Amino acid sequence: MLRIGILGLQGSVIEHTIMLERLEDVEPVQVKTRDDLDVIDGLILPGGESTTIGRLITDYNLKDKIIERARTGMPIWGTCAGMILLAKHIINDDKVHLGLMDIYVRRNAYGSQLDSFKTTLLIPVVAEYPIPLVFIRAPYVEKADGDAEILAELDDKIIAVRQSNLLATSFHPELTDDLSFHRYFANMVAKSTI
Ligand SMILES: NC(=O)CC[C@H](N)C(=O)O
Repeated sequence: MLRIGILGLQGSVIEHTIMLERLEDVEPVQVKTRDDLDVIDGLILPGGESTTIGRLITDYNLKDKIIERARTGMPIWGTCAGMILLAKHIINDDKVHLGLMDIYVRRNAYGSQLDSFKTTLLIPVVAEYPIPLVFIRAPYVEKADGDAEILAELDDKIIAVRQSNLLATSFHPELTDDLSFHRYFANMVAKSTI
């Protein structure tokens, strides 16, 4: 059984938990303490408000331990605000949170809440059919450096990136019915435990 944590401080925690419950061989674990970080094989940083989640990661004394687990190979997936938390560079903000991925992220890149939208896109590494994508005050990636690999682009904007054990998506698979991205991440976690 793979134990996949969801950082449970703010944001779409329940939605990710429900998606992971639908996968066989995965047990979702909500993560709030340093001890919780010891019992998981992978971690999801949910969408929400990156400034708030970033501050809570520090307040709950989780930051150095998340960074250490990432550096020793534990898969981490950030969705939306989670992508911002993973980035080494935030173009329109001074703050860097976990600073783990070689990506340059623009916050609220599609405009205000009113500019939130849904679409579908074929992302061949993830599914053989176009999957639904939900963007809510979403960031996108302006540049991916080093060995960061672009998984998906929409209208010439980078919206999904993988760098070794780290995965970042601008959109929210947990707010759709489609399990492809959760399955893709669970496979990353399964491979890292072999
Ligand atoms: N849906 C989301 O996670 C939005 C992210 C939010 N705009 C931020 O900058 O933190």
